[in-house]
Amino acid sequence: MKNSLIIALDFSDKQQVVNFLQPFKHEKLMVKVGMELFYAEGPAIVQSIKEAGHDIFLDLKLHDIPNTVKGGMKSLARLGVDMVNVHAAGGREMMEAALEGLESGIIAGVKRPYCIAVTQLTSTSENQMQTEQLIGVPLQESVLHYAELTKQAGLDGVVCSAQEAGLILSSIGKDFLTVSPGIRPAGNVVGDQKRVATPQFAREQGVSAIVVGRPITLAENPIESYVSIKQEWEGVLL
Ligand SMILES: O=C(O)c1cc(=O)[nH]c(=O)n1[C@@H]1O[C@H](COP(=O)(O)O)[C@@H](O)[C@H]1O
Repeated sequence: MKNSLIIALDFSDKQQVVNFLQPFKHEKLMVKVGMELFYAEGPAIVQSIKEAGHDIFLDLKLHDIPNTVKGGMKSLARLGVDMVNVHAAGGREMMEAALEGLESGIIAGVKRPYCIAVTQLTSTSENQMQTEQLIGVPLQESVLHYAELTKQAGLDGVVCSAQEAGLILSSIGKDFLTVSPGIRPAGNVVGDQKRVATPQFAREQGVSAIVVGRPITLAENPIESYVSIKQEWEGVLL
Protein backbone atom coordinates (compact mmCIF):
# COMPACT_ATOMS: atom_id res chain seq x y z
CA MET A 1 0.00 0.00 0.00
CA LYS A 2 2.78 2.41 0.96
CA ASN A 3 4.06 4.47 -2.00
CA SER A 4 1.33 3.24 -4.34
CA LEU A 5 0.02 5.15 -7.31
CA ILE A 6 -3.66 4.25 -7.55
CA ILE A 7 -5.32 4.83 -10.94
CA ALA A 8 -8.98 5.88 -10.67
CA LEU A 9 -10.91 3.89 -13.28
CA ASP A 10 -13.77 6.37 -13.58
CA PHE A 11 -15.27 4.71 -16.65
CA SER A 12 -18.89 3.90 -17.40
CA ASP A 13 -18.52 0.33 -18.69
CA LYS A 14 -16.28 -2.71 -18.77
CA GLN A 15 -15.18 -2.29 -22.38
CA GLN A 16 -13.59 1.06 -21.59
CA VAL A 17 -11.75 -0.55 -18.68
CA VAL A 18 -10.52 -3.41 -20.85
CA ASN A 19 -9.28 -0.95 -23.49
CA PHE A 20 -7.59 1.22 -20.89
CA LEU A 21 -5.86 -1.67 -19.10
CA GLN A 22 -4.73 -3.47 -22.27
CA PRO A 23 -1.39 -1.60 -22.60
CA PHE A 24 -0.70 -2.19 -18.88
CA LYS A 25 -1.05 -5.95 -19.15
CA HIS A 26 2.56 -6.63 -18.10
CA GLU A 27 2.38 -4.34 -15.09
CA LYS A 28 0.68 -5.01 -11.74
CA LEU A 29 -1.33 -1.90 -10.94
CA MET A 30 -3.40 -0.70 -8.04
CA VAL A 31 -6.66 0.64 -9.46
CA LYS A 32 -9.68 2.31 -7.95
CA VAL A 33 -13.19 1.20 -8.82
CA GLY A 34 -15.63 3.94 -7.92
CA MET A 35 -19.37 4.38 -8.01
CA GLU A 36 -19.70 5.07 -11.74
CA LEU A 37 -18.13 1.76 -12.77
CA PHE A 38 -19.43 -0.36 -9.88
CA TYR A 39 -23.03 0.82 -10.28
CA ALA A 40 -22.83 0.07 -14.02
CA GLU A 41 -21.11 -3.31 -13.92
CA GLY A 42 -21.61 -4.66 -10.40
CA PRO A 43 -19.31 -7.05 -8.53
CA ALA A 44 -18.31 -8.83 -11.78
CA ILE A 45 -16.04 -5.92 -12.69
CA VAL A 46 -14.07 -6.46 -9.48
CA GLN A 47 -13.64 -10.12 -10.34
CA SER A 48 -12.43 -9.41 -13.86
CA ILE A 49 -9.89 -6.78 -12.72
CA LYS A 50 -8.63 -9.19 -10.06
CA GLU A 51 -8.24 -11.90 -12.70
CA ALA A 52 -6.10 -9.46 -14.69
CA GLY A 53 -3.79 -9.41 -11.65
CA HIS A 54 -4.36 -5.89 -10.32
CA ASP A 55 -5.00 -4.73 -6.74
CA ILE A 56 -8.28 -2.91 -6.08
CA PHE A 57 -9.40 0.01 -3.95
CA LEU A 58 -13.20 -0.20 -4.00
CA ASP A 59 -14.24 3.40 -3.41
CA LEU A 60 -17.95 3.43 -2.54
CA LYS A 61 -17.67 5.92 0.35
CA LEU A 62 -20.24 4.34 2.64
CA HIS A 63 -22.15 6.84 4.82
CA ASP A 64 -25.34 5.62 6.54
CA ILE A 65 -26.55 4.44 9.94
CA PRO A 66 -24.12 2.02 11.64
CA ASN A 67 -26.25 -1.10 11.11
CA THR A 68 -26.61 -0.45 7.38
CA VAL A 69 -22.91 0.27 6.92
CA LYS A 70 -22.03 -2.88 8.86
CA GLY A 71 -24.19 -4.97 6.51
CA GLY A 72 -22.84 -3.18 3.44
CA MET A 73 -19.26 -3.84 4.48
CA LYS A 74 -20.03 -7.48 5.22
CA SER A 75 -21.19 -7.87 1.61
CA LEU A 76 -18.21 -5.94 0.20
CA ALA A 77 -15.75 -8.04 2.23
CA ARG A 78 -16.72 -11.10 0.18
CA LEU A 79 -15.44 -9.42 -3.01
CA GLY A 80 -11.84 -9.83 -1.87
CA VAL A 81 -10.72 -6.26 -2.61
CA ASP A 82 -7.66 -4.66 -1.02
CA MET A 83 -9.12 -1.41 0.30
CA VAL A 84 -12.56 0.13 0.98
CA ASN A 85 -13.72 3.44 2.41
CA VAL A 86 -16.41 5.31 4.35
CA HIS A 87 -17.12 8.97 5.13
CA ALA A 88 -15.69 9.98 8.52
CA ALA A 89 -18.67 12.36 8.81
CA GLY A 90 -20.78 9.24 9.47
CA GLY A 91 -19.22 9.22 12.95
CA ARG A 92 -17.18 6.96 15.18
CA GLU A 93 -19.93 4.43 15.81
CA MET A 94 -20.53 4.07 12.08
CA MET A 95 -16.83 3.58 11.40
CA GLU A 96 -16.57 0.93 14.12
CA ALA A 97 -19.58 -0.82 12.58
CA ALA A 98 -17.86 -0.70 9.16
CA LEU A 99 -14.88 -2.57 10.60
CA GLU A 100 -17.09 -5.12 12.35
CA GLY A 101 -18.94 -5.75 9.10
CA LEU A 102 -15.70 -6.21 7.17
CA GLU A 103 -14.27 -8.59 9.74
CA SER A 104 -17.42 -10.70 9.81
CA GLY A 105 -17.58 -10.90 6.00
CA ILE A 106 -14.03 -11.78 4.97
CA ILE A 107 -13.40 -15.16 3.46
CA ALA A 108 -11.44 -17.40 5.87
CA GLY A 109 -7.69 -17.00 5.47
CA VAL A 110 -7.99 -13.80 3.45
CA LYS A 111 -6.53 -10.56 4.86
CA ARG A 112 -9.07 -7.89 5.82
CA PRO A 113 -9.06 -5.05 3.28
CA TYR A 114 -7.67 -1.73 4.51
CA CYS A 115 -10.52 0.49 5.62
CA ILE A 116 -10.03 4.24 5.38
CA ALA A 117 -12.27 7.26 5.88
CA VAL A 118 -12.78 10.34 3.72
CA THR A 119 -12.16 13.50 5.79
CA GLN A 120 -13.11 16.52 3.67
CA LEU A 121 -13.44 15.78 -0.05
CA THR A 122 -10.64 17.30 -2.12
CA SER A 123 -13.35 19.07 -4.14
CA THR A 124 -14.32 21.07 -1.02
CA SER A 125 -12.71 24.46 -0.33
CA GLU A 126 -12.43 25.96 3.13
CA ASN A 127 -15.04 28.56 2.17
CA GLN A 128 -17.52 25.90 1.01
CA MET A 129 -16.97 23.86 4.16
CA GLN A 130 -17.61 26.85 6.39
CA THR A 131 -20.62 28.25 4.54
CA GLU A 132 -22.31 25.03 3.36
CA GLN A 133 -21.48 22.52 6.12
CA LEU A 134 -21.41 25.29 8.77
CA ILE A 135 -18.14 23.96 10.18
CA GLY A 136 -16.62 27.06 11.74
CA VAL A 137 -13.00 25.94 12.09
CA PRO A 138 -10.17 26.11 9.52
CA LEU A 139 -10.31 23.24 7.01
CA GLN A 140 -7.05 21.72 8.28
CA GLU A 141 -8.55 21.49 11.76
CA SER A 142 -11.66 19.73 10.46
CA VAL A 143 -9.55 17.26 8.48
CA LEU A 144 -7.31 16.56 11.48
CA HIS A 145 -10.34 16.11 13.73
CA TYR A 146 -11.85 13.56 11.32
CA ALA A 147 -8.48 11.79 11.09
CA GLU A 148 -8.28 11.50 14.89
CA LEU A 149 -11.86 10.18 15.03
CA THR A 150 -10.96 7.65 12.33
CA LYS A 151 -7.92 6.51 14.30
CA GLN A 152 -10.02 6.15 17.49
CA ALA A 153 -12.51 4.00 15.57
CA GLY A 154 -9.64 1.65 14.67
CA LEU A 155 -9.53 2.27 10.91
CA ASP A 156 -6.28 2.16 8.96
CA GLY A 157 -6.14 5.71 7.65
CA VAL A 158 -7.83 8.53 5.79
CA VAL A 159 -8.42 10.06 2.41
CA CYS A 160 -7.19 13.67 2.56
CA SER A 161 -5.49 16.12 0.25
CA ALA A 162 -1.69 16.16 0.23
CA GLN A 163 -1.98 19.62 1.80
CA GLU A 164 -3.12 18.08 5.11
CA ALA A 165 -1.08 14.86 5.05
CA GLY A 166 1.99 16.24 6.83
CA LEU A 167 -0.12 17.52 9.72
CA ILE A 168 -1.94 14.19 10.06
CA LEU A 169 1.24 12.11 9.96
CA SER A 170 3.03 14.26 12.54
CA SER A 171 0.03 14.20 14.85
CA ILE A 172 -1.19 10.59 14.47
CA GLY A 173 1.94 8.74 13.37
CA LYS A 174 3.59 7.36 10.28
CA ASP A 175 1.74 4.02 10.31
CA PHE A 176 -1.59 5.75 9.71
CA LEU A 177 -2.38 5.70 5.98
CA THR A 178 -2.89 8.96 4.11
CA VAL A 179 -4.37 8.41 0.65
CA SER A 180 -4.45 11.56 -1.45
CA PRO A 181 -6.52 12.33 -4.56
CA GLY A 182 -6.58 15.77 -6.18
CA ILE A 183 -3.18 15.06 -7.73
CA ARG A 184 -2.29 17.26 -10.69
CA PRO A 185 1.10 17.46 -12.38
CA ALA A 186 2.09 21.12 -12.90
CA GLY A 187 0.00 22.73 -15.64
CA ASN A 188 -2.68 19.98 -15.69
CA VAL A 189 -6.40 20.82 -15.78
CA VAL A 190 -7.72 21.07 -12.20
CA GLY A 191 -11.44 20.55 -13.04
CA ASP A 192 -13.71 20.15 -10.00
CA GLN A 193 -10.85 19.58 -7.53
CA LYS A 194 -10.08 22.38 -5.06
CA ARG A 195 -7.23 21.13 -2.86
CA VAL A 196 -4.73 19.91 -5.42
CA ALA A 197 -1.05 18.99 -5.25
CA THR A 198 1.67 17.72 -7.56
CA PRO A 199 3.00 14.16 -7.18
CA GLN A 200 6.29 15.64 -5.95
CA PHE A 201 4.56 17.69 -3.22
CA ALA A 202 2.61 14.58 -2.14
CA ARG A 203 5.87 12.63 -1.80
CA GLU A 204 7.51 15.44 0.16
CA GLN A 205 4.55 15.47 2.59
CA GLY A 206 4.92 11.74 3.25
CA VAL A 207 1.60 10.73 1.63
CA SER A 208 1.16 6.92 1.64
CA ALA A 209 -0.59 6.60 -1.72
CA ILE A 210 -1.78 8.98 -4.41
CA VAL A 211 -4.99 8.56 -6.42
CA VAL A 212 -4.85 9.80 -10.00
CA GLY A 213 -7.73 9.71 -12.45
CA ARG A 214 -8.18 12.14 -15.32
CA PRO A 215 -4.53 13.23 -15.67
CA ILE A 216 -3.92 9.61 -16.79
CA THR A 217 -7.27 8.33 -18.12
CA LEU A 218 -7.96 11.41 -20.28
CA ALA A 219 -4.35 11.86 -21.42
CA GLU A 220 -3.61 11.56 -25.12
CA ASN A 221 -1.10 8.85 -24.18
CA PRO A 222 -2.14 7.30 -20.84
CA ILE A 223 0.97 5.12 -20.55
CA GLU A 224 3.29 8.09 -21.02
CA SER A 225 1.32 10.11 -18.50
CA TYR A 226 1.31 7.20 -16.00
CA VAL A 227 5.08 6.75 -16.30
CA SER A 228 5.83 10.43 -15.90
CA ILE A 229 3.51 10.82 -12.86
CA LYS A 230 4.95 7.66 -11.32
CA GLN A 231 8.51 8.93 -11.78
CA GLU A 232 7.66 12.27 -10.18
CA TRP A 233 5.88 10.47 -7.32
CA GLU A 234 8.82 8.12 -6.75
CA GLY A 235 11.37 10.91 -7.02
CA VAL A 236 13.09 9.45 -10.06
CA LEU A 237 15.20 12.18 -11.67
CA LEU A 238 13.80 12.96 -15.10
O1 LIG B 1 -12.26 8.68 -2.04
C1 LIG B 1 -11.72 9.10 -3.09
O2 LIG B 1 -11.08 8.36 -3.80
C2 LIG B 1 -11.78 10.55 -3.36
C3 LIG B 1 -11.89 11.37 -2.25
C4 LIG B 1 -11.70 12.76 -2.38
O3 LIG B 1 -11.72 13.51 -1.39
N1 LIG B 1 -11.48 13.26 -3.64
C5 LIG B 1 -11.42 12.48 -4.75
O4 LIG B 1 -11.19 13.01 -5.83
N2 LIG B 1 -11.62 11.12 -4.63
C6 LIG B 1 -11.62 10.27 -5.85
O5 LIG B 1 -10.35 10.34 -6.48
C7 LIG B 1 -10.49 10.40 -7.90
C8 LIG B 1 -9.80 11.64 -8.42
O6 LIG B 1 -9.90 11.68 -9.81
P1 LIG B 1 -9.23 12.82 -10.69
O7 LIG B 1 -9.67 14.14 -10.14
O8 LIG B 1 -9.77 12.55 -12.06
O9 LIG B 1 -7.73 12.62 -10.58
C9 LIG B 1 -11.97 10.32 -8.22
O10 LIG B 1 -12.27 8.99 -8.58
C10 LIG B 1 -12.66 10.69 -6.91
O11 LIG B 1 -13.86 9.96 -6.72
